[in-house]
Amino acid sequence: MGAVALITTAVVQNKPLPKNMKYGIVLDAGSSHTSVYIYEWPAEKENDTGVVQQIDACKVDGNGISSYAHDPPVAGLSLQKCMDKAREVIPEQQQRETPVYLGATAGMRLLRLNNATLADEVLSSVGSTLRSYPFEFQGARIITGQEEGAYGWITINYLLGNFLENSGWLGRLKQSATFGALDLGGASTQITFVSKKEIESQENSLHFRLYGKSYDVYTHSYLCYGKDQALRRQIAYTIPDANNSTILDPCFNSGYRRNTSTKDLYSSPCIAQQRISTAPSNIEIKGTGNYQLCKQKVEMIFNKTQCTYSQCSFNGIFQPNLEGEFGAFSAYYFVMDFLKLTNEKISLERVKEAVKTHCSRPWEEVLKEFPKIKEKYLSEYCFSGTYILSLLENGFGFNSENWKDISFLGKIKGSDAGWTLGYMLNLTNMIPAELPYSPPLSHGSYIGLMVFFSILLVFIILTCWLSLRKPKCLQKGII
Ligand SMILES: Nc1nc2c(ncn2[C@@H]2O[C@H](COP(=O)(O)OP(=O)(O)OP(=O)(O)O)[C@@H](O)[C@H]2O)c(=O)[nH]1
Repeated sequence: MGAVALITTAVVQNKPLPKNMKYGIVLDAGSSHTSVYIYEWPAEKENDTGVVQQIDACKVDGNGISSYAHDPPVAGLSLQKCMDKAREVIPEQQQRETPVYLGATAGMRLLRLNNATLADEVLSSVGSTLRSYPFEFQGARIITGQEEGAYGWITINYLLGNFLENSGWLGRLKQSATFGALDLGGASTQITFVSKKEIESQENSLHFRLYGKSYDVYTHSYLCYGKDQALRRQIAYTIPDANNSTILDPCFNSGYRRNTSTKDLYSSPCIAQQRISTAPSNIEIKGTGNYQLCKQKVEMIFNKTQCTYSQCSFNGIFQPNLEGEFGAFSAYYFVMDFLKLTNEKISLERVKEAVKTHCSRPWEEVLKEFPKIKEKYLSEYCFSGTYILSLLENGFGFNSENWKDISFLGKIKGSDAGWTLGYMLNLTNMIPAELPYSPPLSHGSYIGLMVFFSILLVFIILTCWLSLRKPKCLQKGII
């Protein structure tokens, strides 16, 4: 049984897996993008200790599949370029044996909240496209936030080799050394880590048995706290102050301008409580580039006032004390990498200074220095850096002391950090609950030892026989 099947909401696979799988494809249909990842199995599939590797990846042009809600058939068509690439990468004779999975994340969770029929139509459109390829299509579904957190945690610890390190007899005795997982998407964010403390809320508690060792894991997925939805909320807070449809926004560099339609802004369920009927239909955002003011606005989205447990992160969500090291990936990495802040030796104070400095730079200057970076990404690094700091510090409780425990991870041993690998490992039963039986000695060593001991035995018998005969000879000599 796949270990993550212990999650009550995990997929129950109804199709048997192909027998000679050597490759696997997972599509991550996120809120901002869809990406296709191609994985290759180690040569010996039965040898579960081998590491499955990402051999290729492709980003689908445009936005996530949920953005095709107005025209669901196009959602499937949008995948063609990357699926054609997968057909080129995977040898023809292996294609029929290659499973394809599509997991949709927070963008589709939001669409399902708004219009479940449209969400089904989008999934069925991607399903018919994926079925038209020679691979073994295993299904398209919206994964839960809990699964997204759990699979991200499994991916990074699998790639870092932590499960195997913990599985030996010494590893089983000591406290489990795993990395917690921090995943920042466009529409949701996940925090997942092993906790020694009791997990007071059932919905945040997961139990895994992997390679013979048990893990009690805390996880929570915050819908609407991905960086794109957080930015929308931050902008929506300012609309009541709009003057002649213009808002001054400290989270964009000074000199930056952007037009936004309020209909589009308000179309997200994340803004439900912030809608005002008197909002102008279009607004112009003018950046003022001020980190402190941006931080104040961003912090408005974290409600720290109510908590019915012994302790909470924000919005009344239970969170035990942070424990151990953490790997932060997806947008955490994109943003911190751009700001050159991924080095673990950089203190929290220096990170704040760097974000502050970036926010205060005029947009013209930023644009001139990075002409090749997509304007959407470039214009949002001030907001994103500020949001990441607020989420980690104000939201999850990181501080100057444990900041050094966070590693910002892009790829680990050539594979992207994210939920997709963990998802595939689970569905293909690549991580066993118990350690696969391996004889203490290989066949060759066993034969070698047997020969050695046989020779030793013959030698001992011969020596004894000779020493027993000796006195007689000597006796004869004396006589
Ligand atoms: N700077 C930068 N940002 C990126 C890049 N790719 C994606 N992003 C942004 O990073 C955020 C997270 O993107 P993804 O990792 O694709 O997350 P997602 O699949 O949209 O996330 P959810 O659906 O919320 O789970 C989004 O705001 C994207 O716009 C990139 O190459 N560079």
